[in-house]
Amino acid sequence: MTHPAQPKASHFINGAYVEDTAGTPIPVIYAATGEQIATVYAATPAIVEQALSTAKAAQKAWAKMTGTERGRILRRAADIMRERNHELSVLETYDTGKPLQETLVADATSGADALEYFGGLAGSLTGEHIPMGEDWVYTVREALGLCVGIGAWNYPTQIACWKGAPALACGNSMVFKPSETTPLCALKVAEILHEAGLPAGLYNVIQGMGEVGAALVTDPRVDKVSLTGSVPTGKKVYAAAAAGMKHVTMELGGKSPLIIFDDADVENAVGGAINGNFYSSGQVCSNGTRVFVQKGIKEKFLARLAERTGAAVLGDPQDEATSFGPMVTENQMNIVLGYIEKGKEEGARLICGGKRADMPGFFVEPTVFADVTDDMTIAREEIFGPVMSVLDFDTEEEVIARANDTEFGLSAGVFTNDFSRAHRVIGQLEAGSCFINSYNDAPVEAPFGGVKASGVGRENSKEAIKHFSQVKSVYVRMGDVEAAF
Ligand SMILES: NC(=O)C1=CN([C@@H]2O[C@H](COP(=O)(O)OP(=O)(O)OC[C@H]3O[C@@H](n4cnc5c(N)ncnc54)[C@H](O)[C@@H]3O)[C@@H](O)[C@H]2O)C=CC1
Ligand SMILES: CCCCCC(=O)O
Repeated sequence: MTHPAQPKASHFINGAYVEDTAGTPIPVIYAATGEQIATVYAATPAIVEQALSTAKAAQKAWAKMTGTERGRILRRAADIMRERNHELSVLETYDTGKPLQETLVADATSGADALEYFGGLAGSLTGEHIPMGEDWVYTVREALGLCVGIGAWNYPTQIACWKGAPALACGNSMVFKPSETTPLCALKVAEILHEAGLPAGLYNVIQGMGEVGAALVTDPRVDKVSLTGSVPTGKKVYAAAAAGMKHVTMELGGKSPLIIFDDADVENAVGGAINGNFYSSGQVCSNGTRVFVQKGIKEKFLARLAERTGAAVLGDPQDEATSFGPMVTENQMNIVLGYIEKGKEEGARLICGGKRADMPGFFVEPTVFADVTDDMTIAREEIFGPVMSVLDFDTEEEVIARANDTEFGLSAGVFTNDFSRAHRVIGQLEAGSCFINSYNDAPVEAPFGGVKASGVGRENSKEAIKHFSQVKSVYVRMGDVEAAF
C-alpha cells in the first residue's frame, strides 16, 4: 500500500514529474513513528543536466514577459496553495514531523504569502530616469538568469517559495534542491506553479545530498545561488559560488539573544521565549535560544515558564490537538540529547524537560536550563532543538556586550515596557531580524536574514528584489561627442 506522502516521482523538471531510479535512494522517514513513508532518488548527473539545461532555455522568454504577466501567474499559484492548504499542511507534517496545528498556519500559508507578495511587486520592477542637463541616463532592472535554490529541512514549503517567488518575479528561472531530509513539499510547489500557468522549465525541483547541491552551485550556467542551511555549509557554498563570480544569498544559522528586562510583562516574555525556543520543536534558525533575564524578574519568569512549558501537548503531529512534535530525524534527536547532557555536565540548572520523551518517534521534551554561563556549550553552539538556555544579567551595558559576543547575528529580541530602552538596546544588537515585545514574526513584507556568520543578503520584502535582479544604466548623449583629439 503506497503511503499518501509518496510523490509521483522524485523530481519535477520541465513541467512534469520525472523519475530516475538510477540515483541513490533517499528514504523518507516520518519523525512521529520512525516508519519509512516514501522513497525518492537523488538526482543523477543526467537529471542535474536536464534541470539546468531546461531552466537555462526557458528563462529568456520568461524575462521578456511583462512583470504584470509574470505576477499574474504567481498570484494564481498563491490562490491554489491556499485552496489546497490542508493537503499541503498534512504533507509538511509528514515531511518534517511538525504538528498540523503549526503547519496549517505557518508553512504553505507563508509560501502563498510570498507568491502573492512578489506577484504583486513584479509589475513595478522599473528603472529610473536621471536627467543630465541635455543628456540623460535611464536604468533597467534586469533578471540575473538561472538561479539555484538550496533548502534546509525545517520549513521545506516556505523555503521553496521564499526563494522561488522573488526569483520568478524578477524574470529568472530556478532549479531548487530541497534538503534530502525533507524532499516532499517542494515538489508540490513546482506542481502548483505549473498548474497556475508557469511555463515549463522555469521552476524545477531535483533531489539529492550535498554533492548534488555542489554540482548545481558550480555549474557555469548558474548566475545566482540562494542557500538556507548551516554556517559550515554556507561557507562551502559561498566559496564555490564566489569561484564562479555568482550572486549569493546566505540564510544560515544562529544563536540569537532574547533579552528580558525587570519591567517586562512576564506573561508576554514567557510567550516570546516559548515562541523563540519551542515552535517547530525548536528547529528554527532565528530562535532566541540565549534568554538573558534581568535578575529581578528571573525566578518569577522561570516559574511561569515551567508552568506553561508543562502544558505542551506532545503527541501525533497529525492530530490538531498536538502542540509539540518530534525532531525531524533520529540523528537530530541524538544531537539535541547530546547537548542536553552537555548542559547537565557543565553545571546548568535543569528547570524542566531534559530527556527523550517516553513515546514512539523522535520526541525530545521541551527543555529549559537556568544559571547558564556564557562559556557553556549550550550558550555558544546552535542546538537546533527545544533547548532554552536562560542566563541572568544585571545591567543594560553588560547584557548588550554579552548578547553580541557570538559569531552569529541572525536575530535578537527585547522585552521591556520602556520603549526608549527597547529601541536603544535593539539598535546596538548585532542581528538582522529583530523583535521588540515579540519573537519570530516573519511576515513576507519584512526583510529576513542575518549579519556576521548568520548570512548575506535578505529574503522577503522589497530587499529580495535586489538579490534576484541587477541594474543596467544607460547614458544617452543628445549632442555631439567632445573628445581630446
Ligand atoms: N537563516 C535561515 O533562514 C535558516 C537557517 N537554517 C539553518 O540550517 C541548518 C539546519 O538545516 P540543515 O538542512 O541541516 O543544513 P545543512 O547545512 O546540513 O544543509 C542545508 C542544505 O545544503 C545542502 N548542502 C550540503 N552541503 C552542500 C554543498 N557542499 N554544496 C551545496 N549544497 C550543500 C544540503 O543538501 C541541504 O539541502 C541550521 O544551521 C539552521 O540554523 C535553517 C532554516 C532557516
Ligand atoms: C520565524 C520563522 C522563519 C523561518 C526561518 C527558518 O526557516 O527557520
